[in-house]
Amino acid sequence: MSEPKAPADAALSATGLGRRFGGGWALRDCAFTLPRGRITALVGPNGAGKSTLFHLATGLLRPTAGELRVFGAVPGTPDARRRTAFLAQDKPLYPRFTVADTLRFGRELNPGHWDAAAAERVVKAGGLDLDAQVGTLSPGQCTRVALALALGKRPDLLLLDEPLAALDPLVRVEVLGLIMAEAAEREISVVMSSHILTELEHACDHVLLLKNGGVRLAGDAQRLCEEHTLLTGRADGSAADGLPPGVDRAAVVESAVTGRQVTALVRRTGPPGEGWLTETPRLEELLLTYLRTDDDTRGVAA
Ligand SMILES: Nc1ncnc2c1ncn2[C@@H]1O[C@H](COP(=O)(O)OP(=O)(O)OP(=O)(O)O)[C@@H](O)[C@H]1O
Repeated sequence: MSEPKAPADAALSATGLGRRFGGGWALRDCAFTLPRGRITALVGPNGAGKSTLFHLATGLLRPTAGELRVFGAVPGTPDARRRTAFLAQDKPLYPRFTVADTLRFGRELNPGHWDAAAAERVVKAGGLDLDAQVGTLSPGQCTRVALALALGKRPDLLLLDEPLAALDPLVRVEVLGLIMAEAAEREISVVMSSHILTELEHACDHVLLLKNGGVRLAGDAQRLCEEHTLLTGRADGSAADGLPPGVDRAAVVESAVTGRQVTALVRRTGPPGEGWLTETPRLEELLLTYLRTDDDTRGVAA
């Protein structure tokens, strides 16, 4: 086994990471570093490779190429497993167990590092009866039990694959608040996938956006926003994309013409020149634009 080369402050890091299924690559040539103690939004369209990345990070799958490290350790090794908790989309629980049985099971699986108080706090906050059978719970209540198991494990890295999907709007806000509070209090590094960008915008301070199995955007959320500008100005009728000649096309992520006005999201390379209204994009706008566009093509709507 090769020596870990992960940066010392990384919760999760990848170099040249690839995973192939049959004839196709779910992930290919991915490189990123997710810092410790941060809440990372894992974003991407359906089939982008998000669940595959979670399964690689827990050791349920092995890379076909490159490497992934959890706090410098190979996923699936005892050290990495002890430090990682995973809330999968399908939330496997025993339907015949009661909630209390499930928490006892969590304690037995994690001898010496089970936080019974944290686990009970999560189920009690949802008003769950400890004697209720898991098979009788709603999907949202099952999410809560699965989250209790994950947090009770006292993880250093919490991987959440669409954790809020089954929850009603009020419970979504409450569970998200709970995840953020636990993460902050116990300095847990969190990676959370979701298609609801507004929720991620409020909860996350780091971003990993996957598209077509590759990393499309990665970094500190605020810095990424500040590295981009939304330009609005008068369209140049002589240019196919409506942008005046002074605009560096290589820096344009996406542009659109509406009537006589052109708007563009550009990577900040210097002052934009005269005649532009400029704005720093919100994280949700930035993510949507990068989800819509590819590296080598710019979406230009007329
Ligand atoms: N076990 C598997 N066998 C074959 N192909 C798979 C397997 N798991 C994933 N894939 C393929 O890998 C690609 C990435 O899938 P993955 O589930 O990681 O995407 P995702 O980003 O989590 O999608 P979603 O947002 O829909 O949950 C898809 O093309 C999928 O069909």
